Amino acid sequence: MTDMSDSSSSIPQQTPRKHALSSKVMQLFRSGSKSSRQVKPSSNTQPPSVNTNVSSASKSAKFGLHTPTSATTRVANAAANATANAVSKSGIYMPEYYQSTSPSHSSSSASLNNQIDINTSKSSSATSLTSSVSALSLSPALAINTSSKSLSPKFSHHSNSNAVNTPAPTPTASSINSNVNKITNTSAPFCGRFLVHKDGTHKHYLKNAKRQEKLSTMIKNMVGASKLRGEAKSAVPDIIKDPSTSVNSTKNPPTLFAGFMKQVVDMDDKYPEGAPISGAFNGSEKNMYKSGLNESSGKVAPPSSNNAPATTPIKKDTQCFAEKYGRCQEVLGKGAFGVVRICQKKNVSSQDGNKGEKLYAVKEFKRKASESVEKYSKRLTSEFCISSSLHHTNIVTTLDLFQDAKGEYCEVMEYCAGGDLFTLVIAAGKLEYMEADCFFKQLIRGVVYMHEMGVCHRDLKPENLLLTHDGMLKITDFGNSECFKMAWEKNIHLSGGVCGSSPYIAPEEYIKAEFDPRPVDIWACGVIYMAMRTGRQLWSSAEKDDPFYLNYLKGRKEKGGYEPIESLKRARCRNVIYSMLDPVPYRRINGKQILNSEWGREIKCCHNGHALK
Ligand SMILES: Nc1ncnc2c1ncn2[C@@H]1O[C@H](COP(=O)(O)OP(=O)(O)OP(=O)(O)O)[C@@H](O)[C@H]1O
Repeated sequence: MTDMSDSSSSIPQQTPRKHALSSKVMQLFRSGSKSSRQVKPSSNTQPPSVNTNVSSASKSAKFGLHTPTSATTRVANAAANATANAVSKSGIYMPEYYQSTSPSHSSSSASLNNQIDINTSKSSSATSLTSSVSALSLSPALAINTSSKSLSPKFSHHSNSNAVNTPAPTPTASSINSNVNKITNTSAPFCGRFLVHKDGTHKHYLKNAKRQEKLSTMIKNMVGASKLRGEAKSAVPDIIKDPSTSVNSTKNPPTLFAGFMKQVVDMDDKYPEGAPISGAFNGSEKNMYKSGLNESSGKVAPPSSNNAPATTPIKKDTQCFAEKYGRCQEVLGKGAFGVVRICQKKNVSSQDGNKGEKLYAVKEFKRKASESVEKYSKRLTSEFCISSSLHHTNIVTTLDLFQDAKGEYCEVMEYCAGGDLFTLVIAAGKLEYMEADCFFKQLIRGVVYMHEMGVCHRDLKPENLLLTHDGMLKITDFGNSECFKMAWEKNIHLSGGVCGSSPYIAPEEYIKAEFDPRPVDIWACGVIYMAMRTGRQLWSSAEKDDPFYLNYLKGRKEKGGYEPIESLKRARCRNVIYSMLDPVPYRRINGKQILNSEWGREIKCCHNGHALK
């Protein structure tokens, strides 16, 4: 467990960020190999007795999950019989986690923002890296400025006007600190991006949609610096190979950060100029369906999916694009198939009659040299046709499809100023439960809507979850999505083939020729929740040759459970997670059951998710 007093004292000042970062990074590399060798693997510290706050009924419910038939039913029943016992007399919800004042709780709470659990040690390299990455998050001083910036008219139009937000007083420095201190039970203010009010409601203050760019640039600079220095080239691999972070480690599954770092390093070697980056560990490969699979399963493709992309009404006129969406500017992030840029349109009339700027995100769809026209067409169709037909507050709004001057297809989307969840988790180390729960509930609402519309995503991962500055989560990247049921159909069409990013792929994809795609999305959501809470992947892939997955299967049948999931302190939450990660797909809990579960119902979510049309 990282000593949080170290982390807190190492929170860097925001300016001048570049120099602060480079010096930290250089510091890291000066001590790189040496300190990484000194690092002790993290002791598998168990959280404070998880059962101390759990009633015997909850305990038995937990262990009941390991029996084959009871998991989903039990959670569903629990949902139906849910009582209001989580609400105190005063009407303020007080989850058991916050009621505890054990020292371990506070130290884990103290990791709210500024820790990155790369080595789980106090080594200087770990601390330096922590500081470097924390610089991408929010220092308390910056957070206060950010709060006011986030609320400025410049960004206000990004909030969804249909969303019902909990009214919150304008935060001040002292209110932020005191509220954060209330949560973290520590004298050091850590978190400016998540504020809990006395009535139990909360508000997010996110910024920095370019976090992905900054993180990858930081890592590239580290690698570049090491190459220049000619001595530290091995330092990054050493960090990655560190016993506590390595994919080969039997102690802990890989961190999200280690996976991201490996991707950046690999990609930077392969494509020195502007490599496409996907943050998923082992997940850069997107396995598209073989065309035969869909035909053989009799799957009904979404309307126009057989048409070449060129049949979609495309505006080729770049001036028309600029008139509509403004000029394309900086790169927001990179995906496997191209970059995403921000576009700024000036003089847009807002609802209050004032004129301001409007920002859009424009995503390139490059066709890979190895990609057939058919595959490209399928990807483009899925991404544009499916996403533009979904209208929900928790799904990114797709506005348009254009061809740029080079003939490349580009999708115009709403801009999400909070960046993606993946880089938020990396920058934060891990998320505390209130923040993670809020994102989780929004994710499930988006998934429930999607499934009701007959669409499954099939590539859910933190990289594909975007955030607005006020913490609204939006599912994006429908390149692998499928329409499993048309409105007029009674039965669903099964899916086939393995696709997505390996840590999030459900086990049935590897072993079954055909499967219901909905439980596949639910599985991914379970892994995403664990990634948010622990900053780690649960396993590299849910296959029997993965030691972590094997441990999980074993843990499910045993009293002790699986350690990362057991580290969640609330039995209600653990039960749902075990039910989402049921290896048997038909037993897996569904999205509605999650929302109706005791845990799902008690999650305080700051946005009311709903369909938009
Ligand atoms: N609408 C948006 N608003 C703000 N940032 C965005 C938006 N869309 C994408 N981004 C940024 O660009 C990055 C790349 O997005 P993209 O969807 O292309 O790739 P990905 O999902 O990370 O990877 P892949 O396509 O390989 O799965 C995201 O991680 C995010 O940081």
